[in-house]
Amino acid sequence: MRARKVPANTLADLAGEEWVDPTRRPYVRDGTAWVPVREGYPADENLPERTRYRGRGYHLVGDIAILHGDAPTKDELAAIVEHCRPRGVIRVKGYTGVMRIPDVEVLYGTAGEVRHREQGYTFILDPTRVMFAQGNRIEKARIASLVRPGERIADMFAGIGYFSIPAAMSGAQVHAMEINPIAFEYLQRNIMANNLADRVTGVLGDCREHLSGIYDRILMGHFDAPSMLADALAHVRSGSVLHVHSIGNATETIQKEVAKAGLEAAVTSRRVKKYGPHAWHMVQDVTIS
Ligand SMILES: C[S@@+](CC[C@H](N)C(=O)[O-])C[C@H]1O[C@@H](n2cnc3c(N)ncnc32)[C@H](O)[C@@H]1O
Repeated sequence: MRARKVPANTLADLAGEEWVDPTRRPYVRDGTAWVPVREGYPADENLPERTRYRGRGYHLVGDIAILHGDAPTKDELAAIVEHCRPRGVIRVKGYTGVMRIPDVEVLYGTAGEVRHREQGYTFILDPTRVMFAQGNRIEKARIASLVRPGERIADMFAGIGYFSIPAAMSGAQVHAMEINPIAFEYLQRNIMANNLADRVTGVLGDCREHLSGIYDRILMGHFDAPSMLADALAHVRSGSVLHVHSIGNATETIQKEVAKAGLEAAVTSRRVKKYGPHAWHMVQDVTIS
């Protein structure tokens, strides 16, 4: 593929440039993008054609490939290494406890801290120590698009800043709460890495003890969120929106909690991603009337 090498963060500005071949996707790695060039325009490099990957699914976080589910076969692992040439390949066997600590097996190379770029945000994290939900990419982008500048947002389960960083980048003032000291340290580093110190206030501790004042939007990115709704509902006004994550549709439970709090709300439920053979990770948008 004939390509021009550019900083990855300039990719969005190149859409529509005459020399860009829109029929092919750029190849992005470590902050650099190789953009396919149309016939007749000069290129910086001639990259070998990439064969189409049809192997076992994985997520690349920084330079570590992450697998979920069953252990891969030797051939599946070799194909992943050949395809993305990662520093390491890990398998997340599951997550334990309320802090969702990953139970991880290193299958190839080395693992550890990475600097992951996604949708223009920087996330520093160690995927062997804290959760990073790649399957929530669309939900992150959706939240970023809903947020209006100046909104006051509570992120009750901030993790390393998966939602806090995009929301703050969209102009919100975010109160980000996280109970796990390791995830909290990464949250603090990600606030700095994205230059958002004036928009995100991180707090280490149980969100139920730190919610304060009235919020325009409350992010509840934890499967136990429905059980903590009463705490959140003490900090809303008419027009506030809560994004309540759950396994399966939680509309009925949410409506009951809203009524118990003496409020009324419109609830819409949407799928985030598949969670096991018969279950879905859902998010409910709860708009207080
Ligand atoms: C499933 S992770 C989700 C992180 C992020 N919101 C996302 O969707 O990718 C949940 C996070 O909530 C944190 N957490 C759990 N219970 C909490 C509580 N009561 N107060 C604050 N944080 C909590 C965990 O430590 C974990 O980092």
